[in-house]
Parts: sequence; structure tokens; C-alpha cells
Amino acid sequence: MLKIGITGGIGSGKSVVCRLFATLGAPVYDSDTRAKWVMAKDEQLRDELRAAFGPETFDTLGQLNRTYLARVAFADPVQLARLNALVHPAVGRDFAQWLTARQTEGHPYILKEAALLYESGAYRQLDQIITVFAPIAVRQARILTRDPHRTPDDIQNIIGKQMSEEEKMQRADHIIHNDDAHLLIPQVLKLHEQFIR
Ligand SMILES: CC(C)(COP(=O)(O)OP(=O)(O)OC[C@H]1O[C@@H](n2cnc3c(N)ncnc32)[C@H](O)[C@@H]1O)[C@@H](O)C(=O)NCCC(=O)NCCS
Ligand SMILES: Nc1ncnc2c1ncn2[C@@H]1O[C@H](COP(=O)(O)OP(=O)(O)OP(=O)(O)O)[C@@H](O)[C@H]1O
Repeated sequence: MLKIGITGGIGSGKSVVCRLFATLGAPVYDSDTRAKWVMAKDEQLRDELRAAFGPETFDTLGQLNRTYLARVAFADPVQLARLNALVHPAVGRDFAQWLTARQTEGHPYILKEAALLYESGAYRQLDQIITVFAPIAVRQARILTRDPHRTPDDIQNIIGKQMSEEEKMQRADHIIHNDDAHLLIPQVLKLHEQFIR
């Protein structure tokens, strides 16, 4: 079973591309969603987050205070590194379990979607990497529509915390262009055919 990573900066279109692969039958591990899930369920991680970032990390109902954590972590590289050091290993363990469950299901390949595949080192456990690329102006416009609570400055700040698109494209085995000039479906079909061969 091939293990394919799929990465790209905020708003590049990873989730949209993954939905296309999923319609072709490929199991997709969505690191962002799973990170949210482990932060909701893993008591040891929750204790560590509370110890690192204070009682405001969770609200009175025990839900992660994402606005607070985003403000703290995206404002300071040291705090972001602390958050990553707590969350990424927990996501890595969760992925390992998910992968074990897929091994016996007969899939030719699976996908792991993550914005920080290279930054977190997760790429080392994968066979091939796809980078989804869209120009910055297109990403900004799409994110402002998808996440109305973010300002252009917020988006620029998050982009500054991620590896450059140039480096991701250089390192990737495959690039999917998700701008207004390229159709997505033919690019996904072509890769799917390669992976099942
Ligand atoms: C800081 C948090 C609470 C902000 O939550 P919020 O709901 O505002 O944003 P959301 O999770 O939807 O992330 C929005 C986008 O920001 C980018 N992003 C998220 N975490 C990070 C990070 N640690 N470093 C750089 N970019 C990041 C991604 O492109 C992501 O899609 C949250 O992103 C978080 O817990 N991040 C740490 C876990 C992580 O690294 N997740 C990303 C993939 S594993
Ligand atoms: N080809 C496209 N045409 C129009 N809209 C698109 C296209 N690709 C993505 N979008 C939209 O752009 C937004 C960002 O896409 P998506 O959520 O897939 O990005 P992402 O790379 O997963 O982002 P993040 O890292 O923030 O999770 C979404 O609202 C999505 O519907």
C-alpha cells in the first residue's frame, strides 16, 4: 500500500483535492481535523496544553479555545514551536493507528493531508509527496471567503509560519496546480492512475 502525502500552504486547496481522491476510493487522513480531534480527546495532551498555555486554553465546557490559542501561537514563534512539539507527536501516533487499520483493507494507496508535512518531519514516513500550489492572491481571496474571521494580515502571518511554496514544490514528487488556469479533475485522475498501477 503506497503512502502518499499531500501538502500545500494555507488555502492552497488540499482539502478540495483530497475530496476528489476520496471519491475515487482513496482513504484520506486529514491531519488538521485529527489534530482537532486529539486535542479534544487525549487527556494527557490536554493536560500538557493547559500547563503550557494556561487555563484559558480550554473554555468552561472543556472546548479548546481556538481563538486564544491562535492569538498566542501565531504571534510568537517560540509558543508555536511549543504547540507543535505537543500536538504533532500526538497526531503522529493517531496516524500510525489509522494506518494499521487500513493495512488489511486492500487499498492500493492512502493519502495523508497536512499543511506542515515537511515542517513536522511527517514526510519521512511517506512514499511520495504531492504539493498543491495556488498563487498567493488566489489563496488570500479563497481564505477570506472560507474564514471570514481572518484578516489579510492574519493570513499573511500564518503564511510566514509555513515553508515557502517554492521549497515545497522543489521537494515534492508531484505538483497539482490549483489556480484558475488549470482543471483539477484531470490532474487528480492522472495521479490516481499512476498510484494504482
Ligand atoms: C493554532 C490553532 C489552535 C488555530 O486554530 P484555528 O481554528 O484558528 O485555525 P485552523 O486549525 O483551522 O488552521 C488554519 C490553517 O492554519 C495553518 N496552521 C495550523 N497550525 C499551524 C502551525 N502549527 N504552523 C503553521 N501553520 C499552521 C494551516 O494551514 C491550517 O489549515 C490550530 O491551528 C492548532 O491547534 N494548530 C496546531 C496543530 C497543527 O499544527 N495543525 C496543522 C496540521 S497538523
Ligand atoms: N479550484 C478551486 N476553485 C474555487 N475554489 C476553490 C478551489 N480550490 C479550493 N477552493 C476553495 O478555497 C478554499 C481553500 O481550499 P481548501 O480548504 O481545500 O484549502 P486547504 O489547502 O485545505 O487549506 P488549509 O490549509 O487552510 O486547511 C475553500 O473554501 C475551497 O472551497
